[in-house]
Amino acid sequence: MGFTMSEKIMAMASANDGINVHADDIIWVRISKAMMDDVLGPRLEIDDILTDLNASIWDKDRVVIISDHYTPPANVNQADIVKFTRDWANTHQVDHYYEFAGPCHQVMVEKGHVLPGEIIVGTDSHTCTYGALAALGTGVGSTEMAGVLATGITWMKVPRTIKAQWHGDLNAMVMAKDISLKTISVLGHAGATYKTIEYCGETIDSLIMDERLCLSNMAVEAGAKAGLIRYDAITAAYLEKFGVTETFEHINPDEDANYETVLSFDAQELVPQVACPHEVDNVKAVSDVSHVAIHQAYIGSCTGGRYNDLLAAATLLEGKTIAKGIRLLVSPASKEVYDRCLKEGILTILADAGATILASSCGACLGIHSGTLASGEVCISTTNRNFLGRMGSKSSEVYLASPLTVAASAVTGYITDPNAISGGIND
Ligand SMILES: CC(C)[C@H](C(=O)O)[C@@H](O)C(=O)O
Ligand code: SF4
Repeated sequence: MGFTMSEKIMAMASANDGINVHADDIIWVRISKAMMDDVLGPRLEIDDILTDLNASIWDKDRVVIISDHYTPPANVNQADIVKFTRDWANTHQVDHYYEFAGPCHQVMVEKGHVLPGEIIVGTDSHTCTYGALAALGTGVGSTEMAGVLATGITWMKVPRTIKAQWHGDLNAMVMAKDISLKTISVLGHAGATYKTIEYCGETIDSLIMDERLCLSNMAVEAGAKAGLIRYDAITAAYLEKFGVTETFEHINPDEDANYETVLSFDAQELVPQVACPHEVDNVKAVSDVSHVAIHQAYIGSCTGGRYNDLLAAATLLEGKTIAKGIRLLVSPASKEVYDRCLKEGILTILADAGATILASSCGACLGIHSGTLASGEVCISTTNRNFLGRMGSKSSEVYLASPLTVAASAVTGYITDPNAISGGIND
């Protein structure tokens, strides 16, 4: 019997130095990188625990701290948290500190902090994003993080794996977000709890890295520990800019690996999807909810604010104007994405269509600043969560969709299938 990606990666990182490990084994693993954000990072128990233990950071070069949720701060409390985080990084000589760089997961990948085969823990549930680069990223709580900071190791149960294979070419106006929502609708929001989802098949093989990152990012919305995509030429090309020449085929799954479940999807049957309030697995075809009027459309976050997302939206919106009374907010997923889109005129196209361009931040995604929803308002968003009150008032509603669907909806003021908008990217 062969091995899944999780089994291979965890065997390499295991304290027993590469002996075989199997799903359900509980093992000690060496951590390659530890990422902390400003919400659950140093400001919580971490500082106290390290002080109590009289411990210092096991390897400062492997620690990355990113202030992203509370930047730019909306009030004194948020400003104080960012200040604490910045000062802590300084005092503990953590050089990999970022602020105003964008949501942590995009920053991690685009600054070269993620390599295939690594085990990366982060104080944020969407740390599973790194699975797009064939790294086993997973979220941990602050107490667990304190242990990792002190020792560089942690214990984990080796996850069982669900293989989600997608075959065939995607239809026009269908994106990775639609693949993700469809898969989660089948699994259910807890269907992959403590499991790995391995996305594979020729549909996934042909996705560019921005799209793969969206897919892995959302794995935790089915409860998954990790959302892995095999290492291939697209991964290698992405890593080239960081000077990575090593190859990582050895962490790809064996043909005869032991999967708990195998799901098979036909990409040709996939139409634009939307997750309706208030669960990510409450998924319908966009055309089934086209009567729903919106107040706000949001393109941003570590899920749907990457270069390709803004490009897709701009291509659809070029020469068009958003509906009267609708707010279209765009927060590029990082400063790097912002700068590239600025340079290439993508932000101008979006702004000309009526979009307001915001700083690269988590703000609106979790309703803490820069786009918070009022009572009774409806938002369609490229983000990853539509829980009750997620983006603001408890009486607001969030629909999750691809950037193309969000852009199309901004044009009409109703949830709209991008295929219904002329001048779309495949015209
Ligand atoms: C606030 C933070 C800890 C949280 C997470 O863990 O994911 C946030 O980023 C989110 O998306 O809900
Ligand atoms: S952008 Fe949204 S999902 Fe991503 S880390 Fe920030 S709050 Fe969480």
